[in-house]
Amino acid sequence: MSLLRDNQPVLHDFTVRLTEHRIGLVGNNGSGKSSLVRLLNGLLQPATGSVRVGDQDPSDGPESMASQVGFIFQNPDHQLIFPTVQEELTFGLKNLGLSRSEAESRAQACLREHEREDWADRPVHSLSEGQKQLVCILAVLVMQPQLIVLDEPFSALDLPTRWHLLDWMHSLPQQLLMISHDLDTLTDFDRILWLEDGRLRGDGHPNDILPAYREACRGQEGRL
Ligand SMILES: Nc1ncnc2c1ncn2[C@@H]1O[C@H](COP(=O)(O)OP(=O)(O)OP(=O)(O)O)[C@@H](O)[C@H]1O
Repeated sequence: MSLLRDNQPVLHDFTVRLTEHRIGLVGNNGSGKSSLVRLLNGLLQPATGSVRVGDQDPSDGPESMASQVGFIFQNPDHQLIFPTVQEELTFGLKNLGLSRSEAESRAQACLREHEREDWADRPVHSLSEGQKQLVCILAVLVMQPQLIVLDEPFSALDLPTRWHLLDWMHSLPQQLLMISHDLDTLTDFDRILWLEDGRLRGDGHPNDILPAYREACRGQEGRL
């Protein structure tokens, strides 16, 4: 699979099969991490080769992938668009074809399961950054996707919230694919992919890949 953006090569031809439960994605700015994960929900399409999530082709369009892949981004304000928490949680479900009452009862069950039932009618703007990020995560979980993609999700959060969310993410049954520049959050993962200039420079266990990446970064210190 390879990818062009604005006719420029962004991912050079490589093949990966992602089966592990928790996979980390590291690499310098511009190495292609966000582009790679955007292939998974059909927001971008490969120039050559193909992408599959389960047996589904993301190029069928983001709508059909919404129940398969959930995305959580760095800044919750870019993701949260509705006035209340419940509306955030029901939007995707209604797009999947659930009736309003079915969507609301599933959203309320999700809030109850995560001990946040009192949040249903809370205005999203009244929540803290960490609480908003929790809403983003719940809005993804309520869709029950098989894969959750996190693109630098914790960088704005304080350490207790970050650790709490990280513990929680690890307890989820879903497959996780997480981009992070904070290598410490990836040490317990099952596999790390290291992208460099759109190529797969490393792929393996965190004990092997993270020190190698850290070492390579040291060699680049001061170079902009
Ligand atoms: N919207 C876009 N249009 C055209 N090219 C883009 C676009 N977004 C990113 N690129 C290019 O794609 C390449 C990879 O960018 P990408 O955002 O995937 O990197 P990244 O590893 O996620 O970086 P970062 O760590 O800074 O988020 C870069 O050369 C970048 O200039």
